[in-house]
Amino acid sequence: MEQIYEKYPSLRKFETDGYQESHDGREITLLKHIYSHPSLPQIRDSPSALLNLMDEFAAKEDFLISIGPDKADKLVKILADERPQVVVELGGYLGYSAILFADTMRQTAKGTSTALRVWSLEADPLIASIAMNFIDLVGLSDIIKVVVGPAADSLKRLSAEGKLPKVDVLFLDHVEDLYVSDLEVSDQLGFLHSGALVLADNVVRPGAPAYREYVRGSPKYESWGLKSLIVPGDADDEIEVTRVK
Ligand SMILES: C[S@@+](CC[C@H](N)C(=O)[O-])C[C@H]1O[C@@H](n2cnc3c(N)ncnc32)[C@H](O)[C@@H]1O
Repeated sequence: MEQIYEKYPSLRKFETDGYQESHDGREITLLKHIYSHPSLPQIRDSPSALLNLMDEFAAKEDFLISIGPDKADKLVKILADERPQVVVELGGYLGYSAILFADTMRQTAKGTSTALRVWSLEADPLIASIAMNFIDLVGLSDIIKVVVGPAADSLKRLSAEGKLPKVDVLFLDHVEDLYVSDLEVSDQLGFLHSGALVLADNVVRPGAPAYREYVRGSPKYESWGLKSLIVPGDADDEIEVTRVK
């Protein structure tokens, strides 16, 4: 454990009584940290510089529930292969994954006239506001739209407004117990076409056994696990990768 603490000093705080992993004010601390950082001029319009700084904050200052660098590398590879035009994520938090997705989509679509969109659905309005700030800072507001509210409600509203005709990648990263019901909502709204990909984080840790059983048991999907690490901490986890047949 001491080795892990040396690599990730922030994890020592987990030993504090009543320690919370998020939504306790650290997000505002991070916002101030970024805006007072000497490398702020280099962060402007640089998604990777901001994500690196968030990784550093999570390792040294306070754990962040963002996907982190190991999962980021794996998801970049998937997105670079898939070349999605429209991504929807349930659980946006501070915009880390949305920024990663939009940056990858923009780089892989270079030279084409494709309209790219990342819908980042986040329940907490304060957290969503910080995400909007970061997204603007790195110059991705034209691609990423943050939508505030419970994901199921937002999906229904966006769909009724005609904004979700077709979704290429759906990323589930909000509440494991809602993965099945929110995938069902997505299925009923009809925006997941044949060939679309559904990616679900944290299916091993903290775990989403009912979701795995659901997607692996349904004739509508083909589904498998992708090994990945929770960073900071390097704990084993998996992302469930599910192809809509
Ligand atoms: C693990 S974090 C998402 C991390 C983010 N995908 C990233 O990697 O940068 C989960 C987020 O889901 C949000 N959340 C919880 N319930 C939700 C719901 N029903 N709809 C939308 N967001 C929700 C939480 O407020 C939290 O910010």
